[in-house]
Amino acid sequence: MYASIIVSVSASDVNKVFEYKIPDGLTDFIAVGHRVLVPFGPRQIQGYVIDIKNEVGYDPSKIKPITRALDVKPVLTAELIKLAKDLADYYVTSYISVIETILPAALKSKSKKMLSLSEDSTEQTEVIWHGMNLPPKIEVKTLSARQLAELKPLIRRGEVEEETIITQHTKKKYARALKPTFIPRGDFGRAYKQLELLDFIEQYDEHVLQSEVIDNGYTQGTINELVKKGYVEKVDVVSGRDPYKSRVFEEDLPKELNAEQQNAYDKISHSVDHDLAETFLLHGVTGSGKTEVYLQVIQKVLDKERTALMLVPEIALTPQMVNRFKARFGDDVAVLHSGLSHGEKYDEWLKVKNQQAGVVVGARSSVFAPVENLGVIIIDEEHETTYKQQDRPMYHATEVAKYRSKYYNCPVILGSATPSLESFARSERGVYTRLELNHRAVTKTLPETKTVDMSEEHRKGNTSIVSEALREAINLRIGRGEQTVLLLNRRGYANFQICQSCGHVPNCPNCDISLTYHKMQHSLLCHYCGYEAGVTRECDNCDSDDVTFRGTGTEKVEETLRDMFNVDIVRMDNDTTSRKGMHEKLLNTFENEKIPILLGTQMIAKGLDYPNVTLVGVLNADTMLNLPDFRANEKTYQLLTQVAGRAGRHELSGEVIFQTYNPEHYAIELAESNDYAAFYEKELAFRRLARYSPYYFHVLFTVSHEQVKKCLEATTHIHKELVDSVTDKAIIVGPSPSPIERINRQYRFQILLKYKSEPNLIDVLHKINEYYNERYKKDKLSLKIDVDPKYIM
Ligand SMILES: Nc1ncnc2c1ncn2[C@@H]1O[C@H](COP(=O)(O)OP(=O)(O)OP(=O)(O)O)[C@@H](O)[C@H]1O
Ligand SMILES: [Zn+2]
Ligand SMILES: [Zn+2]
Repeated sequence: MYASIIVSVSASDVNKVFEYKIPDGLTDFIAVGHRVLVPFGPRQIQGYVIDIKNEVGYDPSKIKPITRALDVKPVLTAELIKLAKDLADYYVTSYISVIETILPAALKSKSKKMLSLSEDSTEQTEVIWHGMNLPPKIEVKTLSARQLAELKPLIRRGEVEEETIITQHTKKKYARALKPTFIPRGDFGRAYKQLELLDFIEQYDEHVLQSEVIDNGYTQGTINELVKKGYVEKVDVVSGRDPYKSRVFEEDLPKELNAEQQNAYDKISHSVDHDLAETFLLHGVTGSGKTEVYLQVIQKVLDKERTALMLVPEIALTPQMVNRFKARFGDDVAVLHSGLSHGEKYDEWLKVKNQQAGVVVGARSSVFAPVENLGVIIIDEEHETTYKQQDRPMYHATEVAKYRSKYYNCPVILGSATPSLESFARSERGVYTRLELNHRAVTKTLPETKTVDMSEEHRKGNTSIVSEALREAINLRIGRGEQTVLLLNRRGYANFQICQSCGHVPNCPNCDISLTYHKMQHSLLCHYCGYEAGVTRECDNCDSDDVTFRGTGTEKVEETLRDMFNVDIVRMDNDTTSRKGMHEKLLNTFENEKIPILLGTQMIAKGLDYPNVTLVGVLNADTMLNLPDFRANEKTYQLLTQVAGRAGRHELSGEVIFQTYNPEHYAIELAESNDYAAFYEKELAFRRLARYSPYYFHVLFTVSHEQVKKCLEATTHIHKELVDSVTDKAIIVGPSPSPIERINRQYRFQILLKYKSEPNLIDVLHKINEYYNERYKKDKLSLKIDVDPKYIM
């Protein structure tokens, strides 16, 4: 018997399937989906069995045998193997890169090369070995060059053995536990505490965690006494790592659905009942109770003994969502959290794989969760760009979800208050079934929204970042004990440093971008590569000492607000939330301590559902408008609508204020009037004119290298390939420098291909990719082929 195997080598020129013989002892054991160790050139590497067959097309004596199996049960199913193949094709990447994206990092191989004395070693060799003070087994990379040179001939003669050991990232986590020995009790004298503790521990047949004993008020000293006397033994037990374990969730019962929710639920139910792979676009205004629909559909799926996959843009940003799922379904929920360690992720993955969880909640990569028997896949906030991976494989979770839904014949639900233009267009054409929730579930009405023209405000003499209207509104909330959410989409203190005499702005030496001033560190930082420079009093360019800071970031606004209102403020941006668990901590503080103001970057715009928030202010609604990307308007509309949606979601009604320098821009005007349909029409007209998605599909090629010359050479070649192979209906834009011309010392050039229908496109893309592998990869030139890109930057 033979196995077809994909080997774990990252270079895509080995994007090939290799054949190995299954050793006789393993023929009943090795199955499709197993990880195995195989000889590959001089090395032993990890591979994945994707097929098993009785014969091979060439001389079987040339085929090497599999060294050993790495799993007891296969880690991949036939479905996931096929999925990996198709995605690798579509997104022009290697099979192995998709397989290793599907599996948790803990299952990826890490190999170590070890040396040891072989059985044939001579006495002389042993003397050399021991003379170097080497242990029986030594890792090659720990040897010095001299040692290695001395050992080389011995390795060649076979006196020293070389062996590759595959180590796994996963380490089982152990916890200290106490185990009763149940030996007859002697006299405890007056050691009542010890007696009491022994009673406590003897309630457990197996063992009890030491942490639990201590939580119950016993001390380490008392424990040690019992151990010394032999009544108790200390043991290490493998602990599950469920990070939500210690938390108590208040049980949440299904709510009675309103008419719109009921209609949506019924339509989706129909698909579930009839095993239809239908894609729904659940377009519901903010606070309309989309989540309640998800929860009840999932309940239905569970009742049919099928499983559910629930994707959210980012778990850390949506602690409330996770809590609602835990509260409704309890232990039946596995949370695949990006903040988990490799080991913790692996535990959750296993829980899903072993079918111990009916509901999987997670971010983008959870779309690959090893669930079987799927009943529904839900993608909340479907318009979010985080669903597209920006590294290879550059897949979009929605595409993967649709693919899996076809395999399992189950519906996909895409939910959003601000659907992506592409999804809405599909619902217009009937490719997706649209379901509308036009009213809020509790308040029924959306918050009252108004726009303040900041140029006007300046003319009136108010140069502060807070307009008169917003200031009054905040004061009103403070007086009433209600809360305000303020969005400023820019972190740091001042935006940049500028010389008032010559206009010089310090740039990052590695990237084509100005440095941002951070007051806490008192330094200038590059947000792209992390470059840090000290702040100088004199201009680098003209030596004038007339340098100042312009623009405002969250750090500075926090200060301004404190001076202005004299209240506590919670600030959330990348700087305050970089430590694990900080998102949730800050949000809890804001909620529980009723802090008057939450100030943050776009991370505060979505998912929050706090009854006491009645005012939302956007300090600068224009930041997204200036992005060098054709989706700038769409992103502006989405961000404003989402953040506005945080106000007045419950009994108290809400108010929203947008501050802008472009009060007449349609993205801002229509966000103000909350008119998605009108925005869609307007934006669609622009896209048609400019020939962008959803009228055209896109492929973006980005080439980067230290030298401009190399970038030009490679993009010119790609351009020629494209011209030769696509139809004349396709449009090729470029080559041109990317909007950010240099990041991290690498120049960047791009070509944008726009097309409607190109039957041979996938072949052309693979051809270009292979040419690059042969010709440019060794030059350290990087080529990214982004199919259906979400950014054109
Ligand atoms: N049928 C219902 N009866 C009573 N309350 C409901 C009902 N449906 C939802 N709610 C409540 O309405 C509030 C808003 O609902 P939810 O958070 O699900 O909205 P959403 O559409 O997901 O919002 P967003 O897109 O803004 O995050 C929640 O507090 C929820 O508990
Ligand atoms: Zn100057
Ligand atoms: Zn930089």
